Amino acid sequence: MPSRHAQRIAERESSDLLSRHHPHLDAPRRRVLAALLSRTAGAWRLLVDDALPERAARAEAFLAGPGGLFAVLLGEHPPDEDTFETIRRHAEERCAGIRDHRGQVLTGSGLHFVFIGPGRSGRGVERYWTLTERDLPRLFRRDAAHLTRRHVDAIVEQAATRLTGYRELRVRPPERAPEPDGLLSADELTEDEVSGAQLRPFDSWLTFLHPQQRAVVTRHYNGPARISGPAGTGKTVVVLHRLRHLARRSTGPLLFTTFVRTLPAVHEQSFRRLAPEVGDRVEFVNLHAWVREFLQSRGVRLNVQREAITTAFALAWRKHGAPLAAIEPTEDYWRTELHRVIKGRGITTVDDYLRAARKGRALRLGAAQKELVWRLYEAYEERLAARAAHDYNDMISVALEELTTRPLEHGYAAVVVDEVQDITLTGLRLINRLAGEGPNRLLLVGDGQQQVYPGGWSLSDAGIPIQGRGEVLRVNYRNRAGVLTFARRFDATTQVDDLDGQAGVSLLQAESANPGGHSHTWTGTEDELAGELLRQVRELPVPLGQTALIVFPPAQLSRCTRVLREAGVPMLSLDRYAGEAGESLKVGSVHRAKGLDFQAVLVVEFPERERAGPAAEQESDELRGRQNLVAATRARDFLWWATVRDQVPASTVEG
Ligand SMILES: Nc1ncnc2c1ncn2[C@@H]1O[C@H](COP(=O)(O)OP(=O)(O)OP(=O)(O)O)[C@@H](O)[C@H]1O
Repeated sequence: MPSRHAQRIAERESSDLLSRHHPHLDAPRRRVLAALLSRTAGAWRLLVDDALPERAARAEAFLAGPGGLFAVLLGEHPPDEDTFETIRRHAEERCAGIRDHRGQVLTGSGLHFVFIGPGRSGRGVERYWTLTERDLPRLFRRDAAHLTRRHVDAIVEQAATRLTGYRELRVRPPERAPEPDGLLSADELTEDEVSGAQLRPFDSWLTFLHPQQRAVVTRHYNGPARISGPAGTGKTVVVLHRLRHLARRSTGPLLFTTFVRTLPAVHEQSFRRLAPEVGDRVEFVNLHAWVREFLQSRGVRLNVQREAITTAFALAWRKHGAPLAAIEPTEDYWRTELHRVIKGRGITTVDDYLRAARKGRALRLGAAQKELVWRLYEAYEERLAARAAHDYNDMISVALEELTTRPLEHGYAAVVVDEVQDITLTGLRLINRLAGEGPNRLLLVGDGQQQVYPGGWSLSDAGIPIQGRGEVLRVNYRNRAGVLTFARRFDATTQVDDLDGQAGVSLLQAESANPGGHSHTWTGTEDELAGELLRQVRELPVPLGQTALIVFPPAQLSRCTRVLREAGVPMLSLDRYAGEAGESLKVGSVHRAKGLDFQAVLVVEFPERERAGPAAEQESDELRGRQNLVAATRARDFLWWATVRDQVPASTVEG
């Protein structure tokens, strides 16, 4: 183990080695290179430009280690934009395509650029990192470690043959002697991380992607493009890489948005890990939050209150609900018709409604029945207007109008939409308008199989032509085989929609990349659940902070959290989760868990008590199947699925 003394020896050796290889190198660059070189006594490796001290429009060195691959630029001043472009092209072309032991490829967007100079740390031309000598330890941060020694060796061996004119310099590992105070040195901690990463190879996506994923990261699209594919196939991972790829080649802001309120914060954190230098260039915000801010900036004030919306519907239902209840007794079925079909599709006249196709709704409605629905809709709108209130659909349609009349002064270089399957048609139109026309400006990402809200559309309904720009990912990286096999039982879909009315790929057809994993089921009464849930939490095979509890239906969540709170289990609501593992169990509904993943997931299903008519029943069964699929595919290694029934308990183990 390297002691401080051994560390100093490594530094001295590094300095001597540099003097031998580059005797005329100026002192500032020598100091930085020596500091980097001393890390090669640990888990890092360094390739140095043989031509030094000559300056060329290419990186002075390439540094590879648990924290990734860095092209290192040195000097008094950061490179100007043109020089950086040349350096970037050289480095990306040489390094892109390096393979790891699993056949994954290193992407240009997985390569970090860092300028180390005397100035202040921060961003350069927002395309590379700028660090001072003092800040060098930031390159070696433990929480950035995601590559194993095997990955690092693969990188260096291949980079050495591709980077002609560079030579590997390395110092001896320092002698191993225990630290007197028992503390671990920075290098030891890094080694520690390496073994951690070996146990959990999931984060290697920060540097290595599947060849198919990599192709999508860099592909040039002449118009709007779409990525679809079953759960866990790395759609979001590809999007994050693509954002970095596009940010390096553009100026101005980029936008990542989604319908899910909690997802942007989590993905923002991943993006900052992937691309610290352009972290600020990309706005991560959910669609309604973006709209709220946009309307405010235009001086448009809308009064959106959940309570007013609920009351307006209740009053409208009281007046016009009876004839509809005779067709389908479930009030919620008609609420969905209003919000997702009529308002969600931006329908404002009865004639348009009579013509509307109503994709995704089980019940066929004739003209006379649609007239009844329209009366309900009009009454709802009147009640809202009487209170000068608006609903969430109004926010979107007012923003669309505003944007149509007066487009953004400084538009986005690119707009990416994740979990697009749950956005309403009007939301989609708004996003299309926001992105504007042009190559690589709009990317839509989703999976029809994971739709957790009712209703539907196809991209052509929103006037978004995808022809030839649709990508389908097929390799599932998230769920270990034992979990994936379990999740596939919810894949009842005979045909998956690729979001544009064509056949897509289902979870059953996905390839599994990770063996192992376990899933367990449990069935019992509510009385028995408390003890069993606690037992599962106490005997989890992974840390509590890496675990989520998902409860169906969401209204029953408090039944589980009460038991856990009384037992002193620390919990964090998924509403407030922003991607930090922490020490607490994450708890929430499937709507809050979608798009996320956890090492272990516990699911508790309570019986549905609401009575529904046959149409609502059919739709809610389908919807529930999709929600179950989403819940099960949140688990990487371990899944426990509990079904609460008034039955004698039974326990099985699968996977
Ligand atoms: N090339 C890769 N190498 C290693 N791990 C990967 C790779 N691609 C994805 N992963 C892992 O799979 C997980 C799932 O990826 P991601 O969230 O992008 O999938 P998704 O298709 O968006 O999933 P979902 O639709 O279920 O939300 C990531 O967190 C990552 O751990």
